[in-house]
This record gives sequence, structure tokens and C-alpha cells, in this order.
Amino acid sequence: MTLTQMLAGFVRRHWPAYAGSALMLAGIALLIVWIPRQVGQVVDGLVAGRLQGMALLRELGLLVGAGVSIYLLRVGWRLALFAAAYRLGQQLRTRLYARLSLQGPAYFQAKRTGDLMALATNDIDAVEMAAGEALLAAFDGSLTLLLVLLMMTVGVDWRLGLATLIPFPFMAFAFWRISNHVHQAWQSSLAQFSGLNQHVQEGLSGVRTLRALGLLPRNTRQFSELAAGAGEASFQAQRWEAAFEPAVGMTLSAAMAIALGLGGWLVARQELSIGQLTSFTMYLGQLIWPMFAAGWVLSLLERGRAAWDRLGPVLEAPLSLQDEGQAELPRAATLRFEGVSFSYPEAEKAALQDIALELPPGQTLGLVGPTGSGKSTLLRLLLRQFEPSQGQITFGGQVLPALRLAALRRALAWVPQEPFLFSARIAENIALARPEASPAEIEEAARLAAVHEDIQRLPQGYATEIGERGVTLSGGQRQRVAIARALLHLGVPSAGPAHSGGMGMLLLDDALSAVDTGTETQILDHLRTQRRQRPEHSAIIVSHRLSAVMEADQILVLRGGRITERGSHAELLALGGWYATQWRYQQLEASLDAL
Ligand SMILES: Nc1ncnc2c1ncn2[C@@H]1O[C@H](COP(=O)(O)OP(=O)(O)OP(=O)(O)O)[C@@H](O)[C@H]1O
Repeated sequence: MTLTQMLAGFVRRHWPAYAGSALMLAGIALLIVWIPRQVGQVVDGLVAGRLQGMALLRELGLLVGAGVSIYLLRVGWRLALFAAAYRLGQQLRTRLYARLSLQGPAYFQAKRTGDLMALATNDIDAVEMAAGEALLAAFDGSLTLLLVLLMMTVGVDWRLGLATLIPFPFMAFAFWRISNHVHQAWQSSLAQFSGLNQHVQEGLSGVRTLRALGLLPRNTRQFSELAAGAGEASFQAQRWEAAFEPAVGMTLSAAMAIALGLGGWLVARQELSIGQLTSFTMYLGQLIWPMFAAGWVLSLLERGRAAWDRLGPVLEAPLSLQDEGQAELPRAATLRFEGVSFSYPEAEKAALQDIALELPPGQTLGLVGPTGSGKSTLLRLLLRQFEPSQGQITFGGQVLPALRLAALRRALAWVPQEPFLFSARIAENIALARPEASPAEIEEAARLAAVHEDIQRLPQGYATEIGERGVTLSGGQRQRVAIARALLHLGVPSAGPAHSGGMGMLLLDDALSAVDTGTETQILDHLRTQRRQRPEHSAIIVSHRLSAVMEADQILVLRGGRITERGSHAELLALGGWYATQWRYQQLEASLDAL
């Protein structure tokens, strides 16, 4: 969809606001063209000695009345129009946000956050201006131009009118050339602003790392260079916009010269009165606004078009994740991976190959393997963040895309390697998926995640605000708060009616890496006890530390994206492969640590 199509659709939907503004503008234009005619008549009346006393006052009163009406109408159209344009901005921002929320990680992998933020702010502002000021200025300018030209040619003298139009085609050509440059300059300016945004976003999120590595001065220098580049690009655009003004000035000067020369000659031949020439030159002066409006409209539209060229593809991008499934999850369902392979977009090597596994309800699956072997990827496929390239994943016999996405998400409680905490109170962070949870339920979930005592030691306990991304908590505390959140999401503990049944699966992606072995054992014991009470629940535990999976019903060893060993802890030890060797290393390490 082009900017014009989008704006046409918007104007159609909000026609009362646009029609109201257009009517008010038409009123203004009529009054504006009436004023020179009135002034001309007053001048002629004064020259002829016809206008005196009350009659003169009445004529002047009419002029003042027209001025006041113009002022009121201008306020009116601005209010009506800007309200509509802001509505467009709001709608576009909501559409953009909603669209982005529906996209999966595969989409964001190819996008930069700073870019997307710039779209939501700067680019939408530009489109908003095109829908507001630009549209109405275009209407107003054209209407005024038409009426003024009509008054000049029909109302005053057609020969004078036509002669003064001679310089205008040259101006139109100059406008066309300038607006092409304006478009390119705005395109570059918007792109540079995106780069600047990206730098701010990354720099501020990673400020602690940059400071620790002593890179802040370099980073600030880079920012300054980017800011200078963005400033230069905007300046370039303004420079081209400024070229509209001399083009208007030169055209009007040439038209004025023609008007005075030819007009003077006509007056001398007594074919035109002085009052008519006065009106004519006033009309010519009134052409300044439509000319400037044309330049202004062109630059606003070019800026809007440059922004829409960036925004449109994001709004219309196909969803990287289809949400068309209708099936509900059965109360207790077995999870199966059947010959599943997957490669990340543009990756040369497959991240997972020919994965087959079965996890019945009530059971725990341990996933171990060297770093980069595909453990997190397996969970991402289960969460439908990516779709398998081959094979299928089923729950209770239904392939994942056939299941209602919301139902699938409701059943899966995922604790990622680096959990995200929001800048809110701890209690709110735990109850994220169940805001209606009671304080007692929140506390119980925190107890199960072995973080209750840590929270109680904080200044305001559960009401403590944690900084952005949970910066005021330690890594281990953040992990345990995220586990408590996942447990509450699954309706553990004592859940309300909405959570009292149905399948649930806890997915821990190395989520205990930052807690000590004692706390890990405590949490895993709690989880096992809980699962015994909820036989329809299952769990997948990804861990580098093998002690976290030793009690699992089955353990898979992933290496280079393939399952190389599978069995219980005892079976894998007996197998004498990667698992057995790692186990020995880790046991030795633990005994050395204990010394
Ligand atoms: N978003 C991505 N795009 C491209 N390749 C990726 C992406 N995420 C992971 N990979 C690659 O896929 C492979 C498997 O990664 P994955 O994160 O699943 O490993 P892992 O076993 O969980 O590792 P770790 O134990 O270090 O967390 C790795 O080679 C990794 O480089």
C-alpha cells in the first residue's frame, strides 16, 4: 500500500473531520479573496470622493469582521484536523506495536531494536504530518490559488492575469526537481536517525559492560559521530527544503514586474483603474501563500513518503509465526519429537538433526550436552519460536501448529537462560502471568523456588521495586524469581479454578546455573514433590550441571545437534560415554570445591 492509498483510506474513514476542516478553509479562502476586492472598491470610492462618514466606517467594519472570522475559522480547522492526524499517529503506533508483538524471534533476528523504535516515533510523526498539515495545506493552497487566479483574470483583467502566469511553469519545474532531492535527503535522515537510536539502545543496555571494559569514551565518540551524521542528513534535507523559497520569490518577483509594467500601461491607456491595479497587486501578493504551501506540502509529503517506505513493509510483513490452530490441549498429553531437524535462518550448519523423543505426562526429561549442542534450540522449537525444517512435534497426537497458540503458551512455563524481569515490584514480577494470584500464592511459589528468604531480606520485601531488567538483584536471585513466576504460571501451588487442571510443562533452560548446588537440590526437591501432586505436569530440565538432571526419568545427551546418548542416570553412567566422563569430572570438581 502506498502512502497515498493509506491516507485516502484514512480520510474516507474520518471524513467528517476533513470535510469540516475543508469547509472552514473554503470560508477562509473566500474571505481572503473578498478582502482585496473590497479594499479596491474602498480605494476607488475614496478617490472619487464617494465614501465618507458612516458609509466609510461600515465598509471598514466589514473588513475588520472578515479578519476576525478568518482568525476563528483558522483556529477551528486546526483543532478538527490535528485531532484527526493525531488519531492516525495513535492508530499507526498501535498497529505497529500489535504487529511486532505477533512476530516471532525469527523476525526480530533480522531487525534492529533501535530501528523499530525509530519507526514508532520519528517515522510515524512524519506520516502524521503528511496526514495533517500537508493534506490541508494542499487543499487550502489549491483553493486559494484557484480563487485568486479567478479573481485576477475574471474579476480584474484577463490579459493582466494571463501575462503574470508566464513565470509559473518554470517554478513548477524547479519544485519537481527540489522535491526529488528532498525525498532522498529525508530517506537518508530517517535511516541515520534509526542508527542513532540503535546506538543509544545498545549503549544504554550494555552500559555496565562498556564501563567495565573502559569503552565508554570510545562509545561516546561513536555516538557523537553518529549524531553529527544524523544532524548533517537532516540539515541536508532542510537545505533542499530551503530551495523552495527562492524559487517562489523569483517567480513572484517576475510576475510582479509583469503586472506593474503591463498594469501601468493599461492604466495609462485608461483600460484599468488605479483601484483595480491595487486589487491585482494585492491578489498577486496573496499568491505567496499557495506557492509556499506547495513547497511546504511537497516537503512534508516527501518526508511522509520516505517514512512510509520504511514503515509500510514492517506493518505488512507476513507473520513469522502463524496462529491458526484451533485444537485445545488434552488434560494430560505426551510430547513427541519425530525426526525433527532445524537450521537457523542463513545458518550453514543444522542446529538440530533427526531428533526423536517422547515425554509422557508426569515425567521429567533431562537435556545435557556441550555448549552450542542445540539444547536451547530444542526448547525454542517446542515454544514455537521457530518452526522445524523437517519432522514434527506433537502434543497428545496434535502437531504444534494445530494447537491453539494461546493454549500451548498457557501450558508451557519457560525459564530462559537469562530471564527478563520488569521494572516493577518483585511480587508483580512473580505474578506476571497470573496477576490475580494472592500474596499467599506468590509467597508459596517463591518458597518453592527457594527465593522467599532472599526477598524477605530486601528493604520492602515483596513490595521492593526492582530496577530495569532486575538490575538490583543478583543473577541467582533473578533466576529463582523467574522460576517462581513459571511455577505460578503453571498454577503451582494451590491454584484457582482456572488453573486447577490441564497439562503443564516446566521448561528450565539452564535456569539453575547461577545458584549453588545446595539451593539447586532444594529447588529440584520442591519441584519433584509438586509434580507428584500434579501427575499431568511434566518438565524438561536443560543443564550443564549433571546433578540437576540425575533424577530425571530420562536424559538425552545432545552433541552437534544430534542425540548421541539416552537413558537414565544409571544407564548413562554404565554406557561410559560423554555423560559418564562429564559426571566424573563434575564429581571431582565438587569434591575439590568442598576441600
Ligand atoms: N538465533 C540464532 N541464529 C543462528 N544460529 C543460532 C542462533 N541461536 C543459536 N544458534 C546456533 O545454534 C546452535 C545451537 O545453539 P543452542 O543455543 O541451542 O545451544 P545450547 O546447547 O543451548 O548451548 P548453551 O549450552 O551454550 O546454551 C549453536 O551453534 C548456535 O551458534
